Amino acid sequence: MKKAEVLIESLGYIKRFHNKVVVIKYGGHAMISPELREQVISDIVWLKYVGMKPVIVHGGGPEINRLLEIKGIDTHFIDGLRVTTPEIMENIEMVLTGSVSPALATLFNANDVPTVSVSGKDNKIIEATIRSESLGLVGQVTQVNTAYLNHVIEGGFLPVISPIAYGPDGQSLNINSDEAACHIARALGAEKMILLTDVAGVYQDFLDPHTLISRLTPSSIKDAITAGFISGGMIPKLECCLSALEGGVEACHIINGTQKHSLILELFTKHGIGTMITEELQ
Ligand SMILES: Nc1ncnc2c1ncn2[C@@H]1O[C@H](COP(=O)(O)OP(=O)(O)O)[C@@H](O)[C@H]1O
Ligand SMILES: CC(=O)N[C@@H](CCC(=O)OP(=O)(O)O)C(=O)O
Repeated sequence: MKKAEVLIESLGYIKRFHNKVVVIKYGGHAMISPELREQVISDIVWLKYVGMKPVIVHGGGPEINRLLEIKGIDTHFIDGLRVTTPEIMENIEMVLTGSVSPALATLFNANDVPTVSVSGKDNKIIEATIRSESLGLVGQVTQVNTAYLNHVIEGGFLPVISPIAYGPDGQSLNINSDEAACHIARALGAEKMILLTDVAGVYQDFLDPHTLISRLTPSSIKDAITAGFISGGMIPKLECCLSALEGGVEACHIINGTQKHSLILELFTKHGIGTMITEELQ
Protein backbone atom coordinates (compact mmCIF):
# COMPACT_ATOMS: atom_id res chain seq x y z
CA MET A 1 0.00 0.00 0.00
CA LYS A 2 2.82 2.40 0.90
CA LYS A 3 4.31 1.99 -2.55
CA ALA A 4 0.92 2.66 -4.16
CA GLU A 5 0.44 5.77 -2.00
CA VAL A 6 3.84 7.13 -3.06
CA LEU A 7 2.97 6.58 -6.72
CA ILE A 8 -0.44 8.21 -6.32
CA GLU A 9 1.10 11.20 -4.53
CA SER A 10 3.49 11.66 -7.44
CA LEU A 11 0.70 11.62 -10.07
CA GLY A 12 -0.39 15.23 -9.41
CA TYR A 13 3.19 16.41 -9.93
CA ILE A 14 3.72 14.25 -13.00
CA LYS A 15 0.63 15.83 -14.60
CA ARG A 16 1.68 19.33 -13.58
CA PHE A 17 5.21 19.04 -14.91
CA HIS A 18 4.38 17.11 -18.09
CA ASN A 19 6.10 18.70 -21.10
CA LYS A 20 7.65 21.40 -18.91
CA VAL A 21 11.28 22.46 -19.28
CA VAL A 22 13.34 21.94 -16.14
CA VAL A 23 16.88 23.30 -16.10
CA ILE A 24 19.16 21.33 -13.82
CA LYS A 25 22.55 22.65 -12.79
CA TYR A 26 24.66 19.65 -12.02
CA GLY A 27 27.67 20.91 -10.11
CA GLY A 28 31.11 19.52 -9.70
CA HIS A 29 30.82 18.43 -6.08
CA ALA A 30 27.77 16.29 -6.77
CA MET A 31 29.52 14.42 -9.57
CA ILE A 32 32.81 13.45 -7.98
CA SER A 33 32.19 9.71 -7.66
CA PRO A 34 30.80 7.36 -10.32
CA GLU A 35 28.18 6.09 -7.81
CA LEU A 36 26.91 9.62 -7.22
CA ARG A 37 26.79 10.30 -10.92
CA GLU A 38 24.84 7.10 -11.66
CA GLN A 39 22.27 7.97 -9.05
CA VAL A 40 21.71 11.55 -10.26
CA ILE A 41 21.57 10.34 -13.86
CA SER A 42 18.93 7.73 -12.99
CA ASP A 43 16.72 10.43 -11.42
CA ILE A 44 17.04 12.62 -14.53
CA VAL A 45 16.28 9.62 -16.76
CA TRP A 46 13.15 9.14 -14.67
CA LEU A 47 12.12 12.80 -15.16
CA LYS A 48 12.58 12.45 -18.90
CA TYR A 49 10.55 9.25 -19.09
CA VAL A 50 7.61 10.72 -17.13
CA GLY A 51 7.38 13.48 -19.72
CA MET A 52 9.43 16.39 -18.40
CA LYS A 53 11.99 18.17 -20.58
CA PRO A 54 15.19 18.33 -18.58
CA VAL A 55 18.08 20.53 -19.73
CA ILE A 56 21.42 19.94 -18.02
CA VAL A 57 23.95 22.67 -17.40
CA HIS A 58 26.97 21.12 -15.79
CA GLY A 59 29.89 22.36 -13.74
CA GLY A 60 33.20 20.70 -13.09
CA GLY A 61 35.16 23.00 -10.79
CA PRO A 62 36.86 20.11 -8.94
CA GLU A 63 37.82 18.41 -12.22
CA ILE A 64 39.30 21.68 -13.55
CA ASN A 65 41.26 22.10 -10.31
CA ARG A 66 42.60 18.57 -10.62
CA LEU A 67 43.89 19.07 -14.18
CA LEU A 68 45.46 22.42 -13.32
CA GLU A 69 47.15 20.87 -10.30
CA ILE A 70 48.55 17.99 -12.38
CA LYS A 71 49.93 20.54 -14.83
CA GLY A 72 51.29 22.73 -12.04
CA ILE A 73 49.18 25.72 -13.09
CA ASP A 74 48.20 28.02 -10.21
CA THR A 75 44.55 28.99 -9.97
CA HIS A 76 42.57 31.26 -7.69
CA PHE A 77 39.11 32.72 -7.31
CA ILE A 78 37.80 36.23 -6.73
CA ASP A 79 34.30 36.27 -5.18
CA GLY A 80 33.72 32.69 -6.26
CA LEU A 81 34.83 33.25 -9.88
CA ARG A 82 38.00 31.69 -11.26
CA VAL A 83 40.58 34.14 -12.57
CA THR A 84 40.90 32.81 -16.10
CA THR A 85 44.07 33.28 -18.14
CA PRO A 86 44.12 32.09 -21.80
CA GLU A 87 46.10 29.01 -20.66
CA ILE A 88 43.52 28.22 -17.95
CA MET A 89 40.66 28.78 -20.42
CA GLU A 90 42.17 26.21 -22.76
CA ASN A 91 42.26 23.69 -19.91
CA ILE A 92 38.72 24.54 -18.79
CA GLU A 93 37.38 23.83 -22.28
CA MET A 94 39.37 20.62 -22.36
CA VAL A 95 37.78 19.50 -19.08
CA LEU A 96 34.22 20.80 -19.46
CA THR A 97 33.49 20.49 -23.17
CA GLY A 98 36.05 17.82 -23.94
CA SER A 99 35.52 15.49 -21.01
CA VAL A 100 32.69 16.18 -18.52
CA SER A 101 29.98 16.96 -21.10
CA PRO A 102 30.51 13.93 -23.35
CA ALA A 103 30.93 11.65 -20.31
CA LEU A 104 27.53 12.75 -18.99
CA ALA A 105 25.99 12.35 -22.43
CA THR A 106 27.36 8.82 -22.63
CA LEU A 107 25.71 7.94 -19.32
CA PHE A 108 22.34 9.27 -20.52
CA ASN A 109 22.67 7.55 -23.87
CA ALA A 110 23.48 4.31 -22.06
CA ASN A 111 20.16 4.76 -20.24
CA ASP A 112 18.31 5.17 -23.56
CA VAL A 113 17.86 8.90 -23.26
CA PRO A 114 19.01 10.39 -26.57
CA THR A 115 21.41 13.12 -25.53
CA VAL A 116 23.59 15.75 -27.17
CA SER A 117 26.43 17.45 -25.38
CA VAL A 118 27.20 20.98 -26.51
CA SER A 119 29.40 23.81 -25.43
CA GLY A 120 27.46 26.96 -24.56
CA LYS A 121 29.70 28.52 -27.19
CA ASP A 122 28.31 26.31 -29.99
CA ASN A 123 25.79 28.11 -32.17
CA LYS A 124 26.38 31.08 -29.84
CA ILE A 125 23.98 29.49 -27.35
CA ILE A 126 25.49 31.71 -24.65
CA GLU A 127 26.92 35.10 -25.61
CA ALA A 128 28.89 37.12 -23.11
CA THR A 129 31.16 40.09 -22.63
CA ILE A 130 34.29 40.23 -20.49
CA ARG A 131 33.18 40.71 -16.91
CA SER A 132 36.18 42.61 -15.57
CA GLU A 133 39.83 42.94 -16.48
CA SER A 134 40.97 41.44 -13.21
CA LEU A 135 39.10 38.17 -13.87
CA GLY A 136 40.53 37.69 -17.35
CA LEU A 137 38.42 35.48 -19.64
CA VAL A 138 35.37 35.31 -17.35
CA GLY A 139 32.12 36.14 -19.08
CA GLN A 140 29.09 38.16 -18.12
CA VAL A 141 26.14 36.67 -20.02
CA THR A 142 24.49 39.12 -22.40
CA GLN A 143 22.22 36.79 -24.36
CA VAL A 144 21.07 33.21 -24.71
CA ASN A 145 20.03 32.11 -28.19
CA THR A 146 17.42 29.41 -27.82
CA ALA A 147 16.69 28.40 -31.43
CA TYR A 148 19.11 25.49 -31.45
CA LEU A 149 18.25 24.37 -27.91
CA ASN A 150 14.52 24.44 -28.65
CA HIS A 151 15.15 22.39 -31.76
CA VAL A 152 17.04 19.81 -29.70
CA ILE A 153 14.43 19.75 -26.91
CA GLU A 154 11.44 19.55 -29.26
CA GLY A 155 13.21 16.76 -31.12
CA GLY A 156 13.06 14.77 -27.90
CA PHE A 157 16.77 15.04 -27.13
CA LEU A 158 18.33 15.94 -23.81
CA PRO A 159 20.81 18.82 -24.04
CA VAL A 160 23.89 18.72 -21.81
CA ILE A 161 25.53 22.14 -21.88
CA SER A 162 28.95 23.21 -20.66
CA PRO A 163 29.16 26.74 -19.21
CA ILE A 164 31.34 28.33 -21.88
CA ALA A 165 30.26 31.43 -23.77
CA TYR A 166 30.96 33.01 -27.12
CA GLY A 167 32.83 36.26 -26.44
CA PRO A 168 32.80 39.55 -28.38
CA ASP A 169 35.72 38.46 -30.58
CA GLY A 170 34.60 34.87 -30.83
CA GLN A 171 36.86 33.90 -27.93
CA SER A 172 35.76 31.38 -25.30
CA LEU A 173 34.67 32.85 -21.97
CA ASN A 174 34.34 31.02 -18.68
CA ILE A 175 30.92 31.28 -17.03
CA ASN A 176 30.02 30.16 -13.53
CA SER A 177 27.66 27.22 -14.03
CA ASP A 178 24.93 28.54 -11.68
CA GLU A 179 24.87 31.74 -13.69
CA ALA A 180 24.77 29.85 -16.99
CA ALA A 181 21.86 27.73 -15.71
CA CYS A 182 19.96 30.82 -14.61
CA HIS A 183 20.27 32.57 -17.96
CA ILE A 184 19.34 29.42 -19.86
CA ALA A 185 16.31 28.82 -17.61
CA ARG A 186 15.11 32.38 -18.17
CA ALA A 187 15.61 32.25 -21.92
CA LEU A 188 13.86 28.88 -22.30
CA GLY A 189 10.94 29.99 -20.09
CA ALA A 190 11.65 27.02 -17.84
CA GLU A 191 9.13 25.92 -15.25
CA LYS A 192 11.89 25.16 -12.79
CA MET A 193 15.57 25.64 -12.18
CA ILE A 194 17.20 23.12 -9.90
CA LEU A 195 20.67 23.69 -8.46
CA LEU A 196 22.29 20.48 -7.29
CA THR A 197 24.94 21.17 -4.70
CA ASP A 198 26.57 19.38 -1.76
CA VAL A 199 24.43 20.80 1.07
CA ALA A 200 20.80 19.89 1.78
CA GLY A 201 19.57 23.39 0.93
CA VAL A 202 19.59 26.78 2.64
CA TYR A 203 20.01 26.75 6.42
CA GLN A 204 18.87 29.44 8.83
CA ASP A 205 22.05 28.64 10.73
CA PHE A 206 24.57 26.74 8.62
CA LEU A 207 26.13 25.23 11.75
CA ASP A 208 22.81 23.77 12.95
CA PRO A 209 21.52 20.94 10.67
CA HIS A 210 18.03 21.25 12.19
CA THR A 211 17.51 24.67 10.62
CA LEU A 212 17.04 23.75 6.96
CA ILE A 213 14.56 26.16 5.34
CA SER A 214 12.20 24.30 3.01
CA ARG A 215 10.47 27.36 1.51
CA LEU A 216 11.86 30.80 0.68
CA THR A 217 10.59 33.88 -1.14
CA PRO A 218 12.62 36.73 -2.64
CA SER A 219 11.92 39.00 0.33
CA SER A 220 12.93 36.36 2.88
CA ILE A 221 16.14 35.75 0.91
CA LYS A 222 17.05 39.44 1.01
CA ASP A 223 16.31 39.51 4.78
CA ALA A 224 18.43 36.40 5.40
CA ILE A 225 21.39 37.79 3.42
CA THR A 226 21.16 41.13 5.27
CA ALA A 227 20.95 39.31 8.61
CA GLY A 228 24.15 37.42 7.74
CA PHE A 229 22.58 33.90 7.80
CA ILE A 230 23.84 33.22 4.34
CA SER A 231 27.41 33.49 3.19
CA GLY A 232 29.99 32.11 0.76
CA GLY A 233 28.88 30.27 -2.34
CA MET A 234 25.25 30.30 -1.23
CA ILE A 235 24.92 34.05 -1.88
CA PRO A 236 25.56 33.94 -5.66
CA LYS A 237 23.40 30.80 -5.84
CA LEU A 238 20.46 32.63 -4.28
CA GLU A 239 21.09 35.67 -6.47
CA CYS A 240 20.80 33.36 -9.49
CA CYS A 241 17.50 32.07 -8.10
CA LEU A 242 16.19 35.63 -7.63
CA SER A 243 17.16 36.47 -11.19
CA ALA A 244 15.52 33.28 -12.52
CA LEU A 245 12.25 34.10 -10.70
CA GLU A 246 12.34 37.68 -12.01
CA GLY A 247 12.80 36.23 -15.48
CA GLY A 248 9.62 34.15 -15.17
CA VAL A 249 10.87 30.80 -13.86
CA GLU A 250 8.11 29.46 -11.56
CA ALA A 251 10.27 27.85 -8.91
CA CYS A 252 13.91 27.33 -8.04
CA HIS A 253 15.18 24.48 -5.93
CA ILE A 254 18.48 24.08 -4.12
CA ILE A 255 19.04 20.46 -3.18
CA ASN A 256 21.78 18.06 -2.24
CA GLY A 257 22.96 16.21 -5.31
CA THR A 258 25.04 13.91 -3.11
CA GLN A 259 21.94 12.58 -1.37
CA LYS A 260 20.33 9.58 -3.01
CA HIS A 261 17.34 10.43 -5.22
CA SER A 262 17.12 14.00 -3.92
CA LEU A 263 15.79 15.16 -7.30
CA ILE A 264 12.71 12.98 -7.39
CA LEU A 265 12.08 13.39 -3.68
CA GLU A 266 12.14 17.18 -4.07
CA LEU A 267 9.94 17.30 -7.16
CA PHE A 268 7.45 14.51 -6.55
CA THR A 269 6.70 14.61 -2.83
CA LYS A 270 4.62 17.10 -0.89
CA HIS A 271 7.29 18.29 1.53
CA GLY A 272 10.29 17.94 -0.73
CA ILE A 273 13.76 17.52 0.63
CA GLY A 274 15.70 20.77 0.03
CA THR A 275 14.85 24.46 -0.34
CA MET A 276 12.22 25.66 -2.80
CA ILE A 277 12.13 29.34 -3.75
CA THR A 278 9.01 30.89 -5.25
CA GLU A 279 7.57 34.43 -5.54
CA GLU A 280 4.84 33.56 -3.00
CA LEU A 281 5.01 31.00 -0.20
CA GLN A 282 3.46 27.72 -1.39
N1 LIG B 1 22.94 29.45 5.17
C1 LIG B 1 23.57 28.59 4.39
N2 LIG B 1 22.96 27.45 4.02
C2 LIG B 1 23.59 26.56 3.19
N3 LIG B 1 24.84 26.72 2.71
C3 LIG B 1 25.50 27.84 3.06
C4 LIG B 1 24.90 28.82 3.91
N4 LIG B 1 25.78 29.82 4.10
C5 LIG B 1 26.87 29.49 3.40
N5 LIG B 1 26.74 28.30 2.77
C6 LIG B 1 27.78 27.66 1.94
O1 LIG B 1 27.41 27.63 0.57
C7 LIG B 1 27.97 26.44 -0.01
C8 LIG B 1 27.29 26.12 -1.34
O2 LIG B 1 27.87 26.93 -2.35
P1 LIG B 1 29.07 26.38 -3.31
O3 LIG B 1 30.16 25.80 -2.46
O4 LIG B 1 29.41 27.48 -4.24
O5 LIG B 1 28.32 25.18 -4.05
P2 LIG B 1 28.66 24.41 -5.46
O6 LIG B 1 30.15 24.11 -5.45
O7 LIG B 1 27.80 23.20 -5.40
O8 LIG B 1 28.25 25.34 -6.56
C9 LIG B 1 27.75 25.40 1.06
O9 LIG B 1 28.60 24.28 0.90
C10 LIG B 1 28.05 26.22 2.33
O10 LIG B 1 29.42 26.10 2.66
C1 LIG C 1 33.88 31.67 -13.76
C2 LIG C 1 34.00 30.36 -13.04
O1 LIG C 1 34.41 30.33 -11.89
N1 LIG C 1 33.65 29.27 -13.72
C3 LIG C 1 33.71 27.94 -13.18
C4 LIG C 1 33.05 27.01 -14.19
C5 LIG C 1 32.80 25.62 -13.68
C6 LIG C 1 31.78 25.61 -12.53
O2 LIG C 1 31.03 26.54 -12.28
O3 LIG C 1 31.79 24.41 -11.85
P1 LIG C 1 31.05 24.05 -10.48
O4 LIG C 1 29.58 24.18 -10.70
O5 LIG C 1 31.47 22.65 -10.25
O6 LIG C 1 31.56 25.01 -9.43
C7 LIG C 1 35.17 27.48 -12.91
O7 LIG C 1 36.08 27.88 -13.63
O8 LIG C 1 35.34 26.67 -11.99
